[in-house]
Amino acid sequence: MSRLFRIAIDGPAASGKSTTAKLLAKKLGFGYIDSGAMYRAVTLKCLEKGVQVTDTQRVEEIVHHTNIRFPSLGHVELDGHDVSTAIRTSRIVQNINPIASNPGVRATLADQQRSLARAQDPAWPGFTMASTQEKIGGVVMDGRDIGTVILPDAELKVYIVADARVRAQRRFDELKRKNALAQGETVEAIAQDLESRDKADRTRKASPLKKAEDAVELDTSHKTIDEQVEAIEKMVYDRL
Ligand SMILES: Nc1ncnc2c1ncn2[C@@H]1O[C@H](COP(=O)(O)OP(=O)(O)O)[C@@H](O)[C@H]1O
Ligand SMILES: Nc1ccn([C@H]2C[C@H](O)[C@@H](COP(=O)(O)OP(=O)(O)O)O2)c(=O)n1
Repeated sequence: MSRLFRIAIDGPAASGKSTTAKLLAKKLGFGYIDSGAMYRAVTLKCLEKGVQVTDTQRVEEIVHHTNIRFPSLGHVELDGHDVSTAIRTSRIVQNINPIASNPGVRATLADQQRSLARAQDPAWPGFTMASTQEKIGGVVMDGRDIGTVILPDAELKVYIVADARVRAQRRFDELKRKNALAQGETVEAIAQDLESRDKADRTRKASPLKKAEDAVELDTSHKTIDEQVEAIEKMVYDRL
């Protein structure tokens, strides 16, 4: 018999969601769906097409004719092109709020996210429980509204947080490592971006960022990446 186990990971910007989700999916043989990458990809498409991100109707039309895929762990395809690196720049996040607060965009991406979570991809073999020989398959999806709106009946919900300063430094180091820092961009500027984005994400009308009532909170400020992955892995086995 095969059981479906869906893990919803939410939390503020740069708290460690996607790093944790990706490694966890790899360990469990689950699929990984990066919902933030979908909002980033739509933002990239609008910027490339010269469409104002605030032009609600035009953006809604665009999202209807957009194909976003995750061909392999950590890779994102926008209309057949690899945009895994292009969506990670500061220019994208500086323009993303109007896209993320557009209810039409959210409704279309929500449908796509739910159908991705239902897919039975052979690349997601899952694992077999040693004690019962039961086969467990599933997905890890991260974002802002996964536990509250997209998968409200997920088998496990985790809300990841970390100190603001720690998050800003980690994001700065990441952009530097990827050679994606904008000219003169500082840790302070990144801290400001994270703060204003979190505020916008928490206060928007459509699917705001909030901890689901039944989510487990995990603070990664003083944890290593391995520790935070193991902490969630243990929650999965405990639930099973
Ligand atoms: N425990 C940790 N220790 C050090 N760096 C971390 C830790 N967790 C995440 N990071 C790093 O912090 C940055 C932001 O993490 P990320 O997973 O992208 O966050 P989110 O998906 O929540 O925005 C990444 O560069 C990641 O490698
Ligand atoms: N489920 C989601 C995922 C992301 N978003 C929006 C809100 C975020 O500010 C942006 C970018 O999300 P992403 O997780 O890629 O960004 P960070 O890595 O956390 O900085 O997209 C959303 O509104 N809903």
